Amino acid sequence: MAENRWDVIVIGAGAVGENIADRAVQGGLSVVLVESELVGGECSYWACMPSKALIRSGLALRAAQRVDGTAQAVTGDIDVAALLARRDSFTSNWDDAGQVRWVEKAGIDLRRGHARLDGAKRVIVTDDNGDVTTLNANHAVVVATGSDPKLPDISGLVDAQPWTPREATSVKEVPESFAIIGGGVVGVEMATAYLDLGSKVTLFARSGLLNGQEDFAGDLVAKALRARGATIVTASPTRVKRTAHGVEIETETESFTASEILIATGRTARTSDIGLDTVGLPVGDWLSVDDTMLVHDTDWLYAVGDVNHRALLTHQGKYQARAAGDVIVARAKGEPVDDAPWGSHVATADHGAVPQVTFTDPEVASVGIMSADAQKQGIDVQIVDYNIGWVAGASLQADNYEGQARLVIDRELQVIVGATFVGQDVAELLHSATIAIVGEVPIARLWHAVPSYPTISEVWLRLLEAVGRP
Ligand SMILES: Cc1cc2nc3c(=O)[nH]c(=O)nc-3n(C[C@H](O)[C@H](O)[C@H](O)COP(=O)(O)OP(=O)(O)OC[C@H]3O[C@@H](n4cnc5c(N)ncnc54)[C@H](O)[C@@H]3O)c2cc1C
Ligand SMILES: NC(=O)c1ccc[n+]([C@@H]2O[C@H](COP(=O)([O-])OP(=O)(O)OC[C@H]3O[C@@H](n4cnc5c(N)ncnc54)[C@H](O)[C@@H]3O)[C@@H](O)[C@H]2O)c1
Repeated sequence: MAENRWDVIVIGAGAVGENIADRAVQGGLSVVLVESELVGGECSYWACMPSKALIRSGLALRAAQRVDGTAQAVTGDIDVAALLARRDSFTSNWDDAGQVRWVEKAGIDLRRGHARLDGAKRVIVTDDNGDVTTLNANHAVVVATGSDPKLPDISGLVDAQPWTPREATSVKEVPESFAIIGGGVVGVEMATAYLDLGSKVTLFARSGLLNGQEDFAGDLVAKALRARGATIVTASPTRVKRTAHGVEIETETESFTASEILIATGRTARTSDIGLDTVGLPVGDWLSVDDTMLVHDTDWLYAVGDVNHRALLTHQGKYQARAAGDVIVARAKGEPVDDAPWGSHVATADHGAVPQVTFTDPEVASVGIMSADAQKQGIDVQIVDYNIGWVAGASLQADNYEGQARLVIDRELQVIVGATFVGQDVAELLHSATIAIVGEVPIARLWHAVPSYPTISEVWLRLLEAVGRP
């Protein structure tokens, strides 16, 4: 059995599992990483990378069309075949050989197969041939198994064989018409992409778009999607039926048809078949963890990334992975653990400083606490808005630039707790706000952070002017 013992076993080789394994190896521990599908996980093959590749061509085209001079030069439509080929290159044609090479080079052992816990610090792996191997961990087992799409309870939906984000991001034959259930991040990003691919898009968003963001974000994205021809229905389907021609979709008051239908109604924990019952934990739930990613009431089981439901984003999962990988090393070696807020072994930013870019047109870039949530949390906030279109740099970036920015400021502490930018090319602006929030930079000091002229970043100066100089 000696060869089946490692210091750490990581279940799931998505972006998160890969990063934990890497940190633990760099800290001098032996690590085995177990993967049942493709090394690289959802983000590489069916989520972030292919979805952003599907969206990028349209953003670039419209950016050119919004500048007099290039608008006259760029007169053709998107080349869908070339766009899909570019998307394929980002997924390496769904081949993980490159990522496997990285894992090997990083000194991580890799096992293919489906892993299940089998009591404390033990994991059994069943490979595609049905062969079973037992793995033992000296110090820790990490669950980094991610999440699955959540199917809403709609009559006929399962039988109608809806697409999940996997089919939508790996599309080869573009449907003539495309219905999407869910007005969250996946829904609006896929609506943006499928309009570019040439589909007629109908989006079912029962409570508007991008709930949880500032209201103006969903409003501006809805306005842009409608202007490009999308139909947005503020109701949920009550019945879906597959027919010879596609799908029929009914709400309480209307009927629609589409060639295909996508479910984009959130995620569920991928924990229903990983042996949680063998360690006394409920099956199928998100795994609840402390700030070092240790599962409550255990001293050896960690849960990192989507599966702990702290922030379902690749960058935030990788941030958790850096903290968890390092704390596993520290605990294994009996070294001090730095688990005070903002210490190197905790993911403090998960609580109030999570950045997210929604890659629509306009982009939505937000970080921290939104104004409605701040008020619910009892923080006395000042809310400051500015029209990004009035910034010189923005008007140079695109003719008739439309966009909006908001800062949420803690009046008592005089620091920013939330920021949202909506508009073309605002994604790269977001990190400035993340730094201001994480660094708790006082408003008075921010006046000394001078944005270059003429850039969109000058919106910072305009927002500070609206706050007033202390
Ligand atoms: C359409 C879409 C677009 C997205 N775009 C973005 C984006 O632009 N930016 C962003 O930050 N986030 C984005 N996300 C979210 C992002 O994809 C996830 O947050 C991220 O993939 C989570 O990483 P993870 O490693 O926790 O899980 P995963 O990437 O799901 O990896 C888990 C891995 O574990 C494996 N596994 C599961 N169970 C077992 C088992 N029992 N045994 C062995 N292996 C197992 C799986 O096969 C998988 O490879 C998007 C999500 C979707 C659906
Ligand atoms: N750019 C990015 O960072 C990015 C892109 C895509 C996905 N993601 C992540 O992936 C996760 C999943 O995204 P998602 O869009 O599936 O989930 P989500 O939680 O963002 O949105 C789901 C939406 O579906 C709606 N909904 C639920 N049931 C419904 C029903 N029966 N009828 C109509 N609407 C219904 C909800 O009200 C909600 O608005 C998110 O947490 C997101 O952070 C991130």
